[in-house]
Amino acid sequence: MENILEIVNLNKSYNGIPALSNINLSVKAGEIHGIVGANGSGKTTLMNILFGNPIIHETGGYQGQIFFKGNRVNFKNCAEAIRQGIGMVHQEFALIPDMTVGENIKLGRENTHSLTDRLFGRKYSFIDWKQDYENAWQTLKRLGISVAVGIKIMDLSVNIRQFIEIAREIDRSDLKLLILDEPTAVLNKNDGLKLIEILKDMSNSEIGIIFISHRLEEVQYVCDKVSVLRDGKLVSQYAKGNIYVNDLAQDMIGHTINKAAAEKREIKNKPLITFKDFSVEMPGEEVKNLNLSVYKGEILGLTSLSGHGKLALGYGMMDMYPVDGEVYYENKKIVKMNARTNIIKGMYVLPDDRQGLGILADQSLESNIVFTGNQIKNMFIRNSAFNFLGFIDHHKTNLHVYKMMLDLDIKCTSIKQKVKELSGGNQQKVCIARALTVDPKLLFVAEPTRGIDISAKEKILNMLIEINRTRNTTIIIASSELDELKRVCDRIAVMVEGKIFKILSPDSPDVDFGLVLSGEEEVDCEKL
Ligand SMILES: Nc1ncnc2c1ncn2[C@@H]1O[C@H](COP(=O)(O)OP(=O)(O)OP(=O)(O)O)[C@@H](O)[C@H]1O
Repeated sequence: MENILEIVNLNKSYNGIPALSNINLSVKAGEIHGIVGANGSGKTTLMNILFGNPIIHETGGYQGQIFFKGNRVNFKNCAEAIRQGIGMVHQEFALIPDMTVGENIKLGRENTHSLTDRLFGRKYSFIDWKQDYENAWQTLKRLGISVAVGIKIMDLSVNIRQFIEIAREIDRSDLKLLILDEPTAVLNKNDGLKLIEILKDMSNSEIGIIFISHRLEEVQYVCDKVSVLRDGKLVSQYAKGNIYVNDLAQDMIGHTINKAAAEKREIKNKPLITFKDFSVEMPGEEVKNLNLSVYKGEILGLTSLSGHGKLALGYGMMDMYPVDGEVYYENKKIVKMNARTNIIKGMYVLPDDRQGLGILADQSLESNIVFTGNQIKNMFIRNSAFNFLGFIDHHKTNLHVYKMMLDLDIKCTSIKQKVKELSGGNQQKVCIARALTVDPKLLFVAEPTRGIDISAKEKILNMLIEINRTRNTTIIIASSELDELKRVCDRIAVMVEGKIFKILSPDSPDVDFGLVLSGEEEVDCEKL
């Protein structure tokens, strides 16, 4: 097989700080090439260069050579890269929320009516929506996804949106190189496996695939070759048969990792929050008549297959979608869900869509971390006779932000750096730091380790255990990462079709979780 892509001596810096140093690698047609590295190691920068993302040229371009299909290229924008046959599925969604599934999949490649083609030319012709929707439906069928092509993207959950993004790229007939930046991060294990099988099928054709993932087991399973980046340098490469998770982890981080685990304990059945017949109308992820008590001081895991409601509970608590039913918090009924008043009462929800809901991209890391603490609790306002003027206590702010930076291993040039300049994983950590800053009584955190490298993952899990043990913070972790939930939770509630189906002990065998997740009744689980 010939090289479809060749990268020679590639260097890129932002404001004089190297993000990539002397990278040499190639991808063959039909190959799945994994790229792994810790948060901030340069993976997205490399992909942005290959895909002609304008941010690269706006920040001074790059040095080195890139050959695509044998020709030297230097894409100045994504349209050039797309025209040459490169497709990209981003870490952040690049779908248009207000457009339908079918419109998004066919965007820029619409079918047109032959009659109006002849009359007005293709450019001014009428779009053949029926054909577009039929094509889109066929592509989704190839992915094994059943979603109506006429539904708007904004009404879909993030995991389904991920498949739509992939469908949009797969729908192209001219695709030669497909770049996937953490395509499985928003998917649960089953959906992740489904996607990986699709990738395997695709790589049997003439398409080269670059696969970026923090899930090293997937990389080991699916990749023909893996390149490991550390601090912008290519530190090792492995070929199929010699790809092992431990080697990858060691090369990425430079040291071994201790897995977080909480000791098991008895929790008193004193509810902090109780949901009674609670429903959240979030399309594709509905909660329906859920009954659940979360006990004071516990860490409760909430898991389900995608689309069964685990993520929607948090959105309901934030009043992002219509809710119904009753909620009691500290023995008082909550008359109306409202994000601000809930924070004042001590509840904090960190949703899974952190890019969309959590980040103030143009603000500094410092402002982001203390934002909610200041807005709601005046936490970093100088304590003086003039505190109504809202003067920031910079000393207190700095101490806190530096502590968060160290605790969560946030990679940045300074606490004044704009959050949009941080890598995706480091942006996630900033959102987590903001939630921890508020010091809530009840923390609902959805997918806390999504998009985060293996070393930082353990730090975040350890931190959740620590705040639970030292501050008695009650925590609900909604996650598809069963292994992590089993390590840190006191109980794990499994949702099926929007309801709590069973609550299992974290020590229950995986096979029991498998049965319960798929809605099987036979498990002899503990009634906790
Ligand atoms: N627009 C930008 N301006 C300044 N620095 C940037 C910019 N984009 C990225 N960087 C820096 O370049 C380095 C590499 O970032 P990059 O996003 O490529 O990492 P990554 O490996 O994709 O991380 P992650 O796993 O978190 O997505 C980081 O230190 C980041 O802060």
